[in-house]
Amino acid sequence: MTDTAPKLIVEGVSKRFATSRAAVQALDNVSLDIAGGEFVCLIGPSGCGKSTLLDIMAGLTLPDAGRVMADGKLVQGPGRQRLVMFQESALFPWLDAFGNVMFGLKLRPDLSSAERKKIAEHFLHLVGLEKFKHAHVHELSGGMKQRVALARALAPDPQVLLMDEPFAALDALTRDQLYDDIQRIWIESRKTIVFVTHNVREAVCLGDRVVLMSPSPGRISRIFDIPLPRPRDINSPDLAGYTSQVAAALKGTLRGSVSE
Ligand SMILES: Nc1ncnc2c1ncn2[C@@H]1O[C@H](COP(=O)(O)OP(=O)(O)OP(=O)(O)O)[C@@H](O)[C@H]1O
Repeated sequence: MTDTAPKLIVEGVSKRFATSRAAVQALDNVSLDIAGGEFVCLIGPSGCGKSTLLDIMAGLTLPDAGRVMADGKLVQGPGRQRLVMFQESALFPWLDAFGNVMFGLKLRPDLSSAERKKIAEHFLHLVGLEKFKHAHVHELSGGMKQRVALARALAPDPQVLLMDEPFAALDALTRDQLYDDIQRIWIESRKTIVFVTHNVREAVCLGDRVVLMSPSPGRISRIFDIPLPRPRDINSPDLAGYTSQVAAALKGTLRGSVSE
């Protein structure tokens, strides 16, 4: 299901944050190869460096040591090929749904205005919001806002989508629908997705691999392959075996961090 060449290579990445109160080794010598078209979930206890790693992959934060290569090129800053979607949708409240997706397409000056409009309509349709094209942000539910944010991130056609707990603030029913949608979109578009979550079942449902991180300092402690067929249903009993394995390992990282 995936291309063979790594799309993203994280090589020996370390990052330390120093504030007036304390210094934190957020990441310590983290290495990870992510193949083109792969869906990778990052999981781990709070503060283990998941968001920092995602930000470094995006080029929003630079590492102190090590490097990230995307398609063989050193990541030195944000780029159109690696877009981030956050927990809060960060939509522009003065624009409607369509306007927000069109805003994302500013990253594609190579397209004509008519082409951009067509693409924005296509992605609003893809996330099931064609009827809400002209709804303003305050008129949309939390789930709808995240759908608009997803359409906005997908519309410029990035090769890599970096998602930081995008569904964490949503109710369970809306989340279940979005698990189906993100899998359908991923199967159709073959994007490379890196997805940060706290939710073990979510990670097992979505990931080809689940990368478990441990804190203090932030490191990769274990990687799980999840070779289940797709699309996967979050409520399916097939997920249970992997979920309990990952959950047990996650508990182990918590015990480890407490005793250190
Ligand atoms: N800009 C910053 N300045 C200072 N410390 C930071 C900064 N960003 C992150 N940290 C610290 O680095 C560590 C890793 O943070 P990070 O947000 O990457 O963890 P996380 O695994 O994503 O956590 P969570 O699951 O709670 O979102 C934490 O101890 C955090 O306090």
